[in-house]
Amino acid sequence: MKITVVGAGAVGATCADNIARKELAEELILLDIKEGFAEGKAIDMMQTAALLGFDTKITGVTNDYASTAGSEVVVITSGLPRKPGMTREELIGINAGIVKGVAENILKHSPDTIIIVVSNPMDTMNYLALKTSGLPKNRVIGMGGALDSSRFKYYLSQELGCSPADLNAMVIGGHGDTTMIPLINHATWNSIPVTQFLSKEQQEKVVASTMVGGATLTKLIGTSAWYAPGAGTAAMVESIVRDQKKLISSGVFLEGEYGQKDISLVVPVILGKNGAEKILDIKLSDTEQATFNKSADAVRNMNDVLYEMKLV
Ligand SMILES: NC(=O)C1=CN([C@@H]2O[C@H](COP(=O)(O)OP(=O)(O)OC[C@H]3O[C@@H](n4cnc5c(N)ncnc54)[C@H](O)[C@@H]3O)[C@@H](O)[C@H]2O)C=CC1
Ligand SMILES: O=C([O-])CC(=O)C(=O)O
Repeated sequence: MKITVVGAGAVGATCADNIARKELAEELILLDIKEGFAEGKAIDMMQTAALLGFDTKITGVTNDYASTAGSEVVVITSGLPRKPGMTREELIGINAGIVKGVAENILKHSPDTIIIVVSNPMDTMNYLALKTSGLPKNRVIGMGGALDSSRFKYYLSQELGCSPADLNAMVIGGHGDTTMIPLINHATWNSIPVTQFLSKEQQEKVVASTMVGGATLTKLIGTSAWYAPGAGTAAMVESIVRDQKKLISSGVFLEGEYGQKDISLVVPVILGKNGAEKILDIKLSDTEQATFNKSADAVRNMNDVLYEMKLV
């Protein structure tokens, strides 16, 4: 198994670190545009191999796409992160050109790969990668739901005083401060609805905290988060390369599911060796569906910018 991570920054390096520790690949290429940066990070990680006991061989390269040839999975994290006070959407001007160029280069050397898009604004960047690559829709998947659902479980666990591992909870919609939809009415604590334990006020607090989870960390750290994003991406990679068939909310191209077409949004997806193998079109309440439609409108407005920029 060969995996490439593009972007050796905070998220890319953390993702690579998780992939190596879990030994999800024999060969892992870390690629960055900054001279020597990926090489340095790769050597630093390889110098943990003796301590951590993994056999994954990590190689860092500067913009050398030939060395990514034959990658079965490629994670795209290249692009600017936001600063405090910014939205993810404000990154489109710079990141769209980066993601398009990276997707084109990757495809030249790994024409049958599975791409996981992390760069923001993720829903629109995933749409762009799909349109640019021409890969079938099961092979271009956005990372957002894995992270947002884990954050949702964190905030629920804080309110319930329980282990996050005992919770089942999912976020769908867009990966934006106002577009994500934590499905509080579907969340359970060891199969018991969490709504039985939390007041309306507590539920609203958890949902609101989850939605601005990324912005909260950006304000605290000065740039956006990387531990949970890196772990969320690696969890998706693991389900694919080990064919685990895990149900992970992920960004996928919709063709009628949830009443939406020609758009990438986060919905429950089974991830296995063929990538996004099945979209679960679960029944939403009228309110949830209306919120989903509003998120779709907002993401579609961002996708229109790609057309204005003549990138699709
Ligand atoms: N979808 C999600 O849930 C999340 C998305 N993100 C997004 O991921 C992206 C990366 O975030 P960080 O790692 O924190 O940023 P970072 O600045 O630490 O790393 C980005 C890296 O991309 C590299 N890069 C830029 N242009 C490139 C190109 N053309 N080819 C190869 N490498 C290139 C830079 O040199 C840099 O090392 C941002 O857009 C951020 O908003 C971050 C966290 C979660
Ligand atoms: O907040 C950001 O800009 C980065 C991100 O997508 C997240 O951590 O959810």
